[in-house]
Amino acid sequence: MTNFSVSTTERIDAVTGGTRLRRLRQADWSRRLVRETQLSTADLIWPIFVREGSGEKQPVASMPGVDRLTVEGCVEAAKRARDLAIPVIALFPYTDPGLRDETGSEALNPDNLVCRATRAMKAAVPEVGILCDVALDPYTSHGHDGVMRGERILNDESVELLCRQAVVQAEAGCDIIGPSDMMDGRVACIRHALDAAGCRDAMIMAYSAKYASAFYGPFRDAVGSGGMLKGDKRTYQMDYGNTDEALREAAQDLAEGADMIMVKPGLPYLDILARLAAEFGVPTFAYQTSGEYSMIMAAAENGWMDGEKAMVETLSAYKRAGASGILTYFSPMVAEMLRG
Ligand SMILES: NCc1[nH]cc(CCC(=O)O)c1CC(=O)O
Ligand SMILES: [Mg+2]
Repeated sequence: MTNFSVSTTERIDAVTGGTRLRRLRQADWSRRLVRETQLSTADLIWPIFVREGSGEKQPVASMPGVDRLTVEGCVEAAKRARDLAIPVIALFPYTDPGLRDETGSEALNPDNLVCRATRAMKAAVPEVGILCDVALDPYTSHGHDGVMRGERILNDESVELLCRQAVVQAEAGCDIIGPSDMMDGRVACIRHALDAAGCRDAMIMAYSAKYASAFYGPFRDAVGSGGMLKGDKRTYQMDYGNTDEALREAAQDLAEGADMIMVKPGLPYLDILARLAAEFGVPTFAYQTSGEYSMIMAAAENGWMDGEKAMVETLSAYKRAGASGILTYFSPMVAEMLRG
């Protein structure tokens, strides 16, 4: 029975105890004052794609606004990162199909595209950190992250190659080694190989919870491995039904010597990110994958969504979930926006 003797205001004051949560939201200044998390330029890692040759822009069709850059273009990007105070660039190669083979041997070439771009960027702009992926997929003719025997991706044989790839990259000047292959035990072996080669300062950001995902589609287009991939990566990347397993993966990587961990993809896996960040309290990163980027860009280009607002909102969501930073193709755009 409704009690008509009590006013609406009295009733609301009775349940809220007089604390009206809207009070703090009434002005921009008060919203800013009580905001719990803050996105900053220091949170950004900017992934770029490098290709052979010179000249013409080479857009990635499935990633509006993203181009494959020449080595010279990478140096320009590094200068832009420095000027915008973006701390790190992550470098991914588009490998000439003629250089791909069964074992991804180009990954071990100290003069491959990634190594040349790393050397050029570090020479011109030493104050910007460089992160290089460790995985064979940009170099294999079958598009897998490791070597194959028949239908199987071999774990230990792949790890031996990944260690050599990591050393080659660190010797070229790469600051952060990012094993993205999901082989078991690779962090321990890579750490050992780096130390043995005298690269004790090279950091490891482990792709710890990396899920077999549809959200890598545009990236595979960008590095040229999409059409080549035989089957899928579900025997090494994680099953998206699992969360406890992500804790086990991260615990192993940390015990093996990872300096930082990562969750990938990002937005559909914020629950994993929040759990890992809370559980381990180590620098924990999220990868806003190519598919997430392209979804926002496609909707924005169609006028279905405000792209800039969606960009900031999603990046802020990562921070709220506990990310120390985010790998995002939006990095230069958001850095420019934050600069005001
Ligand atoms: N192992 C390579 C690698 N490193 C980063 C991505 C995806 C990045 C993105 O989608 O933006 C992938 C693709 C894959 O595992 O197939
Ligand atoms: Mg693992």
